[in-house]
Amino acid sequence: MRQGAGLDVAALDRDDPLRHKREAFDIPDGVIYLDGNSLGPLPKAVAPRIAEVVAKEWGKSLIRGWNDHDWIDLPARVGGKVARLIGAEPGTVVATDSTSVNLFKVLAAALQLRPDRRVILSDSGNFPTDLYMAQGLRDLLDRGHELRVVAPEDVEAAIDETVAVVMLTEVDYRTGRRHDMATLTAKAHSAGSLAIWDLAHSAGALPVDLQGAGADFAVGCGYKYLNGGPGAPAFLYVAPKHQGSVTPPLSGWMGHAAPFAFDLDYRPAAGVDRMRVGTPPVLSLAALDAALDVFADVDMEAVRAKSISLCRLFIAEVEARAPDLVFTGPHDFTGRGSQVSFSCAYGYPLMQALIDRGVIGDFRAPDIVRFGFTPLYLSHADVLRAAEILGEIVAAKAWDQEKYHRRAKVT
Ligand SMILES: Cc1ncc(COP(=O)(O)O)c(C=O)c1O
Ligand SMILES: Nc1c(O)cccc1C(=O)C[C@H](N)C(=O)O
Repeated sequence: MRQGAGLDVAALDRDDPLRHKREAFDIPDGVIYLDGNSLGPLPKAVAPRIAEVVAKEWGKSLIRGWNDHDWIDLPARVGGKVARLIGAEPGTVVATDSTSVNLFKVLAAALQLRPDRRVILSDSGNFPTDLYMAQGLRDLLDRGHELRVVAPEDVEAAIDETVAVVMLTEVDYRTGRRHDMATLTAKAHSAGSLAIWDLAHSAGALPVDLQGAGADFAVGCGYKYLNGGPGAPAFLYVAPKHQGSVTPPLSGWMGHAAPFAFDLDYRPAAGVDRMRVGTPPVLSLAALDAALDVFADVDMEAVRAKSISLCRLFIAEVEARAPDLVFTGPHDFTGRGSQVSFSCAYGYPLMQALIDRGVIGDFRAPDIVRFGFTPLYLSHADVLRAAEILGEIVAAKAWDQEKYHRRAKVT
């Protein structure tokens, strides 16, 4: 019996209701993949789907594919599959553009719904692109908006009647800290503000209930826990109550009420479709569509339970084996997402040494080693083995080699 943190790892894996899901993924032999929070691995269904769309749909149907294969409505169909995972009402999600661009769109739309207010409230744990997009929009609007960035724990107290929009990422990409979406959204509404949630590190990782929380807008990535592939289309949510009133800031023809009427004037489509902009990337959407099918029979509560079990095991094992690594973020799992980070002075070379031994996580400046836990393809045995390898590298100082210090362009 392999023991990890006093647990019977084999029994945990034997009783795991999600264990069969690993077969849905192509993960190279010898790899323990702990970076699905940055780029999900390849679902086996994706390559044949892409091959079919290329050869049969594009190859044979040519331009007729837009109708014959209903390519034109792929953003809504794929969005519908995402909706189930994030507790969104039917017809409220589209798969389109990138998360950065979608954030710009929903932020601009939200600010227009609060024309008398000037503050965009966010926190210092937000992913930089969200803050950058808000800065760009603020400067473009040139109407005296302020981006107010507070510490994550100060967000609730900072929501007041000056705030137009509370713009937050639910799970912090570095610490794994998770905001209480329902509480903060309710606070925003009681102050007359709107709430935008970035679900990049939530969608597919844990149960999300946008409808229950009353969120106004949400965005998120298709390439992380949803496994849609590098640069996969992102998603965008607009709550039903705003769908008739939002003005899309990027008024492209695919968000027009009648794109093929070729009117000279813009008229927004009904519903969330108005947040579309240009021609959908059919091949990328097909990949994301196939990847989402892996979730069709998955209970997100089971994903959450296993994620917590995997994270707990890893934290305990790393803390026991590598005292130089300092766990970051809250210990209480109600306030955590599905990734675990440690700060470590030699975090960068340590991560390269781990990757060399097949344990793939990532490094976030200045000193964070980060590991994502994706219950669909990871076992407790994988997690224990990853911690063992980490312990061996630390004990032998195997990270202290010139090759591991060389910085890559993309980390
Ligand atoms: C919270 C968050 N938002 C947005 C992004 C990225 O958005 P994009 O896909 O536009 O690069 C990331 C990661 O890259 C992220 O972690
Ligand atoms: N989007 C990425 C990319 O194009 C290259 C490398 C990493 C990424 C990421 O997604 C980073 C990620 N958002 C993070 O949490 O750090």
